[in-house]
Amino acid sequence: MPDAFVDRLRAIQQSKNSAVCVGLDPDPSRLPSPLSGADAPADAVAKFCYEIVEATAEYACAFKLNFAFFEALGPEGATVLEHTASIIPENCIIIGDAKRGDIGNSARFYATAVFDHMHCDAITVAPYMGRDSVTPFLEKEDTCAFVLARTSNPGARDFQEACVCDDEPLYLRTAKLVNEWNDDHAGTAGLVAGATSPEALRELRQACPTLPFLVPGVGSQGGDPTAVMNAAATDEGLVVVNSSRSVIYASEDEDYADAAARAAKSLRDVLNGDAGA
Ligand SMILES: O=c1ccn([C@@H]2O[C@H](COP(=O)(O)O)[C@@H](O)[C@H]2O)c(=O)[nH]1
Repeated sequence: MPDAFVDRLRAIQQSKNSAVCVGLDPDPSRLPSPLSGADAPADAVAKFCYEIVEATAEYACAFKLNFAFFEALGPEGATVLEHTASIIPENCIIIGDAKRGDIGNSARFYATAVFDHMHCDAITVAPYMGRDSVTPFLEKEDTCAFVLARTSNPGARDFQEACVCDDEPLYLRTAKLVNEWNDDHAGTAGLVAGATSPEALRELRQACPTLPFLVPGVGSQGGDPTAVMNAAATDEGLVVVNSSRSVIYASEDEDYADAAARAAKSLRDVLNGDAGA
């Protein structure tokens, strides 16, 4: 029987001493100089992702592939995405940042695509359509659905902070429901909670002590990694802290892979409280 997702994540984090997730958001217009201006952007993106994975895997417990950047490459994008997922080492979790959300019958097919064909260990899911739209992503015990609770972007305030009942914001109501679904599905759910609101992170951790959190929003979006760890990392409650642009575009020049490695290592050290040591 395969290991439960959360057990595998915990073992990887412990063995690598890292909560870092490197976000692969490959934008052809931002590729470093040795790869820019290529006639075949899909090939350049594939090489870029390969070099970044090779250079940073030592410092990361996970990679997050944002599907938008691969889909925008056109028909070759799916091949580049699958190939990139296939070169990620065994001792890293693969998160498909696909933000799926549809009626249950359609969601089943999204789940098959992401878990069985794209070889992801986890996916991001938008919960707006409710329980039946999320359930198909909770059914494999070695995978995880990270459900959007309180996102990192300014627009998070539009709906997620609105009070729905008993003065409770929607993000907290969402998290409590996801906690129940998690209990019904042998622990295959997690939450997306942005680094830009440590207050929300703290509340979410209180409401959901054991759910793993995927935390984007450090680096380019300005969230404070130390505040994230203080608010949400506990012995029981794992956090996976994503940084995309500030790692993968750490240099525009020939040294881009080394620069990415340095950025990932530096984030790992800050998260571990080892910065400057
Ligand atoms: O609340 C959310 C959910 C997802 N994201 C995604 O994470 C990365 C962040 O990129 P940075 O370059 O580190 O800012 C990106 O793929 C977003 O689509 C998020 O930022 N916030």
